[in-house]
Amino acid sequence: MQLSFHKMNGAGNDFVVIDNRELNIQLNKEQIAWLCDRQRGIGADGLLAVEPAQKGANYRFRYYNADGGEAEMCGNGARCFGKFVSRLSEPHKKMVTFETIAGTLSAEILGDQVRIAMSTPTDLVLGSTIRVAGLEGTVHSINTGVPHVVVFVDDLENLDVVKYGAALRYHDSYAPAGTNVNFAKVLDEQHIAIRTYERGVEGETLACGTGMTACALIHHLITDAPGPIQVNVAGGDTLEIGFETYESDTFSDVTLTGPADFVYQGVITF
Ligand SMILES: N[C@H](CCC[C@H](N)C(=O)O)C(=O)O
Repeated sequence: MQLSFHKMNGAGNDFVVIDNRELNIQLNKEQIAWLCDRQRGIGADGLLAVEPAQKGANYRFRYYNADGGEAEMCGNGARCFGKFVSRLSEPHKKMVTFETIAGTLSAEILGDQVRIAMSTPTDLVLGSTIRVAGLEGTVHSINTGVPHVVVFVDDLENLDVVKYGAALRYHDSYAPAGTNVNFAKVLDEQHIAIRTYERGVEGETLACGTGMTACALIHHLITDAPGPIQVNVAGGDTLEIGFETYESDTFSDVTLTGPADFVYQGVITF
């Protein structure tokens, strides 16, 4: 098979992008995992596939983690997907819509930044006590398109994200689907820093869009900080989470704004 692809980067979360609008590309889990393998393949945190829409949006966005498994959505991937498909038409679209397992989303192209209108968060649980890897602590969880656990810590820089992230990711409380795990530090009222252990990558990534969204929304619920919230991610970028709230813990108009960059285009034969 000869496969044309683009490599894109969303704040350090990197992706292989394939245009499968003709539905002529059939990849199995092992092949996707190989394409994402950083030693043996192209190397990426995940693979984005453009497919024809089924429910009236412009496109369908299918997301696969580095282990080859399909996930409901990817926030950084959605920004890259939006920028990629905006260029499939002339003139380039400024706004595109795409269907995901987590719902139909829209991407607004703002120069080198892209703003995603995220799905409405669900499954919020604040303030659970959990014991992992010999430690007991308070965790929060929410689904921002995919499941996330959020733990607020003081020493983010020296934290063993893989040890504690994997322990929570595989904890019985989140079985069988598992969860992504985010460690967040409050910098000031509208500014946090996070590090993320990602399900399906099974390691720390340089950024996680749905994860930073989860951390920002839970930060608001705990501190009543107004939006937008600025989020520093491990890769060095700062992204913005916007939202409206009404009643106690109900959100609307959740947005994720940040960079989405083309890195290179290639052809791989296998
Ligand atoms: N690893 C996640 C999907 C990708 C999320 C992340 N890359 C993002 O930017 O939202 C999961 O299996 O739920």
